[in-house]
Amino acid sequence: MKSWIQVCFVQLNNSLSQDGSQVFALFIFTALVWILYKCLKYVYPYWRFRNIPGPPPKWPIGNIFELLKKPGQEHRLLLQYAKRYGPTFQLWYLNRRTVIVANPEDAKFVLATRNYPKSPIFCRCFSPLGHGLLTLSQQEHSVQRKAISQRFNEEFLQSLHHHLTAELEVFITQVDALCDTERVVDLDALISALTLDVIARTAFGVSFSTQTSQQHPMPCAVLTLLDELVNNMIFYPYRFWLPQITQKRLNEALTVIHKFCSMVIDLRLQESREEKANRVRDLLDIFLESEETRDNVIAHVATFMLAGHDTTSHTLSFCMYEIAQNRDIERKLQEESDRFIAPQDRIVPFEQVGHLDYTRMVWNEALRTHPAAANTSVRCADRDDILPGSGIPITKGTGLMVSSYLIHHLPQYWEDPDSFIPERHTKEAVRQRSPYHFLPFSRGSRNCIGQFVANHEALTILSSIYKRYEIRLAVDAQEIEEYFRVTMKPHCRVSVGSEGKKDPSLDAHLGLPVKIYTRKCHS
Ligand code: HEM
Repeated sequence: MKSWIQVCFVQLNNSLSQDGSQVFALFIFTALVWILYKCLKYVYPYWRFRNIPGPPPKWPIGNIFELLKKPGQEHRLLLQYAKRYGPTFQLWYLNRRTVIVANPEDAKFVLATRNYPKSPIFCRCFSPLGHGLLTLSQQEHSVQRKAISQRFNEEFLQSLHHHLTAELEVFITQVDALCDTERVVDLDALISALTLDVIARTAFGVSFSTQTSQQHPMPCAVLTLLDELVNNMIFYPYRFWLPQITQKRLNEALTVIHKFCSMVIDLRLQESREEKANRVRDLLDIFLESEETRDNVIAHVATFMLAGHDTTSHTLSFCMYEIAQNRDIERKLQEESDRFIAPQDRIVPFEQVGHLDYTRMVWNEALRTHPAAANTSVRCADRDDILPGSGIPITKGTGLMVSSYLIHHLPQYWEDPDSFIPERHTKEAVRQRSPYHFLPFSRGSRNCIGQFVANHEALTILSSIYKRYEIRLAVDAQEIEEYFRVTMKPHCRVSVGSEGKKDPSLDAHLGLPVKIYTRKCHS
């Protein structure tokens, strides 16, 4: 900067001392043209797309301030916009245009017909995690995805069920001790530990024992990481504006996650031939056989660890939150688990999971009302196009975010969208509606690879829990809000003690405070 000013002064001196003012005027003119060009370039997209529906941007920052006003609640604001401007509309991050897509026809076009690549901004913001399936480029992705998909077969589900049964036994033993004591427990934390242990055992053959070890650092690290990745995304490309403390938090979380993923790999490399012969081939075998670098294997492990536990656990928590407010649904669930779990058993057998029709409807309704990965389908147009449902033009490089939260909550696609009604998902109803009205796992080549795992896990957990327990909220239902940070999680606005009073010693950010009771007519 200093040298630039010096150059200007030298120019000025020279021009004045030689034939003077003409050269100086030319210099000033060039500088002004350059500044004007930069300003026009910045403003042009605003002008070009001024008639496209969306909240009016405030030049030069676009819509950033509105979005930053209530961190974690952006989905609510987007829903208001979708109701006001139509399901597909545009937003501005500085002069970067992003089209929010919630018209099912547009969603199909973006995810499947055109199959647009992942947004490079999304991939770059997630790059601290390394390059796992979630962020790989299209070409690398298809090779990896094919190899991994082969592993998600019947044998994998059986292995999942085996580990799930073992971990659910630990869960039940713990909850039995808390049951009927009037103690407030954070169900979200319990379920989160359960699903983390299940994915670690099924996919990587290690036991984290998160359920039994107090204060396990992994869930906390995951939470911090997701928080900071969102900050990265909002402030991209001006992440350096973020205070040092946020970078520090991100690095600390990454260190914990990398340490655990590294430990998983080391344990596998130390395995004897005999041990290998006695276990089922899992995802880690595939990653290690793919001749990738150690860093890439860590990235794959971390991606599956995150994607495979956080989403499932929070959706399960929301599901139990809804059930706690509706005794009729709870009773129907209990009746179904009685039919498929023998009186002497605690966990639903593998062969019966496919028959849990009502439980599946309840689970699908939880995926509709609280889609955990509602805003992760972020794409980038690789050509100029017109979205067929809304008629909105997009140009090469436009960011596109398909929001399942909006699609699932707009009254034109779902009657009384805010009510929890499992019967929306009868086989007949599913046959009649477009698959693009229900997108919890996204669609197209980058849809959720783990959806069968998530569904099997959720049905087994729900059915086994409602066979045995009744769960009641420890606070008013309105005190639980959806907090959105890459994934959507439940968040309790008040802190509660065991008698439901304010208790400052308890973490104010409890996810889902509940009291658990033994089921009254437990058969
Ligand atoms: C309720 C549970 C789950 C939900 C709602 C969910 C949702 C999603 C969504 C919406 C995507 C697509 C993101 C995009 O379009 O870019 C996705 C991708 C992914 N999910 Fe899930 N997921 C769940 C459970 C799981 C589980 C259990 C696993 C692992 C076992 C998993 C692993 C992944 C992976 C690896 C990807 C990246 C796929 C790719 O790009 O090819 N997810 N998930």
